[in-house]
Amino acid sequence: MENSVRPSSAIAYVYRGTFVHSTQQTALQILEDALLGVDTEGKIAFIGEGKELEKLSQTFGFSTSEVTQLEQHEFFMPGMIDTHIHASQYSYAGTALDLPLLQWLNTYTFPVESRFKDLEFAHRVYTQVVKRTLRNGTTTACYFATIHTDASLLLGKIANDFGQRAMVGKVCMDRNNGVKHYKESAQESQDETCRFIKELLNKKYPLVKPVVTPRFAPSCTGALLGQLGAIAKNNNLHIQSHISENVEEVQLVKELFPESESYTDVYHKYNLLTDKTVMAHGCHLTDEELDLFRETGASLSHCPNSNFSLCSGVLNVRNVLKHKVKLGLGTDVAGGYSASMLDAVRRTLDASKVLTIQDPEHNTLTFEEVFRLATLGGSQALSLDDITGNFEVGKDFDALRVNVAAPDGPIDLIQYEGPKTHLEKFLNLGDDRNIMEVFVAGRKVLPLTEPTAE
Ligand SMILES: O=c1[nH]c(=O)c2nc[nH]c2[nH]1
Ligand SMILES: [Zn+2]
Repeated sequence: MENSVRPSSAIAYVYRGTFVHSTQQTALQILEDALLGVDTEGKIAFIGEGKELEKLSQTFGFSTSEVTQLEQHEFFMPGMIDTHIHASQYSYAGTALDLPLLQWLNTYTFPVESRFKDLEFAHRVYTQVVKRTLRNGTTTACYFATIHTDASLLLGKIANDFGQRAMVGKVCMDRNNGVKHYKESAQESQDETCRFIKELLNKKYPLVKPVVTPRFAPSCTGALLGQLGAIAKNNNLHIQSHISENVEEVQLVKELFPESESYTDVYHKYNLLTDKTVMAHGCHLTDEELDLFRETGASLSHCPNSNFSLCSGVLNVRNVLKHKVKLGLGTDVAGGYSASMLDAVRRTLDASKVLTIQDPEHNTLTFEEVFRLATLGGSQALSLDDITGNFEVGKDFDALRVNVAAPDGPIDLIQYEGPKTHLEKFLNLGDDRNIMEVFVAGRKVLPLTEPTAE
C-alpha cells in the first residue's frame, strides 16, 4: 500500500482485523485482515496487510505477539463527527417538539438556556451529554453552549476530562424580543467572547478548541456580527451558526437586514463565511447562496432529525454536494431528539428518500455515502480533515471498535454476512451496545473513565 508508513514514535499498540473507512475517492473502503499500528502520540503509524506482519514488526519495532486480533464480527470504523449539537439543550431532548423554530426557541429553549448561569446545573447537564455522545461513538463534537462564559468553559473542561475532541462555542446574542432577559449587550458579548477564547486556549486542552458562535442572524445586531467576524479573523478561529432553517426565519432575516441580498450575504458581509465556518441546516438556501458557500469554503451541517421534528424543511444533500459545498451531519440536540450520530445517519437516509418520493428522478443517497458524511465529511466540514475522519497514516486514531453481534445487542445476526453488510446493519440497527471501545487520539475513552476529583 502506498503512503501507508510514517516514520514515527514508538508503537503503542497494533490491531489486526477488518477496518472500514472513507476516502476522497471511495465512500466505503473495506480493508480485511489489515494491520493498523498506533504510536505513542496517538497517531496512525501504519496500515498494512496481515501478511506483512513480519516486515512491519521489524520496521516499527513491535513484537508480533502484542498484536490484538479482532473477532470475526468486529470491525473498526472512524469515530463519528457531530458537526452541530447544543450541549445546553440536552436536558429536554426528546420533548418539546410541537412548535416551529422561532416559537420553539421562545417557549422552550431560551428559558432553559438561561439556567446555565448556575454552574452546578451546567455541570450536571454537560457531564451527561459528553458521556452519552461518547458512548454512542461521537469522537468529535462541535458544541453550542449558552451565553454564559464560565459554564461554556466548564463544558470545555468536561470534554477534556472525558477525552472527547470538541469545539466549544459560547453563544453570542444581543437581540431577543421573545425572552428579554436572555441576551447580552453587544459590548458584553464581544468582551466575554474574548475572555472565553483566551481562558479556554490558556487551559491548553489538546483536543478542545473555542469556536466563535453568533447564535443566528435574528439574534444578533449587525454591529455584533461585525465584531465577531473580526475576532474570528484576528485569532484564526472557527465559526459556527445557523442559516435558512425554516421559511419564517428566512423572511425575518430579510426584514432585519434589508440591505443584504440573501441570508448568506448577511454572514458574508460581516466576514463570518470562511473555510473554518460551519452553518447548521441550510434547508432553504438558493443555488446562488450555495455558490457563495463554495467560494468562501464555508460548510453545512445537515441536521435531519431537527428538520423533521420542528417541521423546518428537507435539505437536498445531493444538490449541496453537486455545488461542491463541504457537508457533515449533526444531531442538533434538542431540536433533534437524539444525541446519537447513528440516528443522524438514519434520518439523513430518510430525508433523501422523502425527496425521492417527491421526485423519482432524485438520486437517493446510499448508506455508503451517508457513512462518509458522518465521518470524513464531518471532518472536512469542521476543517479537521488533516487530523481526523479516516484511517490515513499520520492522522489521529479516532475510532470505534464495533461488534455487530454483541451479546444482548439489538442485532440478530443469523450467519456471517461479510463486513459491508455488517456495517450496513450497524448503521441501520445498531446502538451503543455494539460499540465496544472508543478511541480519541489513540487514547481509549470508552469504557468511560470518570475523571478524578481535583
Ligand atoms: O435548531 C436550532 N436550534 C437553536 O437553538 C437555534 N437557535 C437559532 N436557530 C436555531 N436552530
Ligand atoms: Zn442548532
